[in-house]
Amino acid sequence: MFIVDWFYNIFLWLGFFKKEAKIVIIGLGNAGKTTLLHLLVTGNLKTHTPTIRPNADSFTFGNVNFKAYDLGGQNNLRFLWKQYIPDNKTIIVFMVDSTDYNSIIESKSEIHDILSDENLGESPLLILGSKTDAQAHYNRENLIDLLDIRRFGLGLNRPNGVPLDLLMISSVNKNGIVDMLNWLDKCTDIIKKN
Ligand SMILES: Nc1nc2c(ncn2[C@@H]2O[C@H](COP(=O)(O)OP(=O)(O)OP(=O)(O)O)[C@@H](O)[C@H]2O)c(=O)[nH]1
Ligand SMILES: [Mg+2]
Repeated sequence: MFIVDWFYNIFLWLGFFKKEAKIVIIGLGNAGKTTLLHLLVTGNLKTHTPTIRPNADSFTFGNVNFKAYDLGGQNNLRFLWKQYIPDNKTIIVFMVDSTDYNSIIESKSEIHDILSDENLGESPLLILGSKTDAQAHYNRENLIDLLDIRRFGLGLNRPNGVPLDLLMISSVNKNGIVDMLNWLDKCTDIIKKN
């Protein structure tokens, strides 16, 4: 097995083939999910109408091909979230509008539901605090406290093997986007090993 892994990694490094990863972007309405996916796919910003039907798209970062699903965040569409997360090889990206207190508090309950769910709780979860370009936004530490997730322990290498983290991003000025992609890349390696 070691020798197989060794050859696999050498071929990856040489760029002969790419890693595959699936991510599902969820979160309340207006969090910035579609704006982010469109930016990752095209490199451009665009205004979007609220998502009703899920968007599927792909983008590449380094040697990872990401297949991404962007789901609507309005209340009556949230039942779809679970259907798009079939197994613990899917990375859940949960976006939270870091400028909107009420939406942060509502997100807290959705995030705790995911973490305590028998199946979803086994999937890697990256929470993104969005819109950091806006002058009035909660910073990472505030958001961790408001969402009450500090007690779960954050990081890629948690004792239970399931990555959980919170990163801050802005699609408008692109702050945090590369850190987010690096996190997803490392997470893909962890999923592969598990
Ligand atoms: N300031 C700022 N606004 C943003 C950013 N990203 C998105 N927005 C704005 O947030 C609003 C909602 O963006 P969407 O991407 O449509 O949000 P969504 O999460 O897909 O919403 P639903 O499809 O309804 O679930 C739009 O007015 C965007 O222009 C950002 O990084 N900074
Ligand atoms: Mg949308």
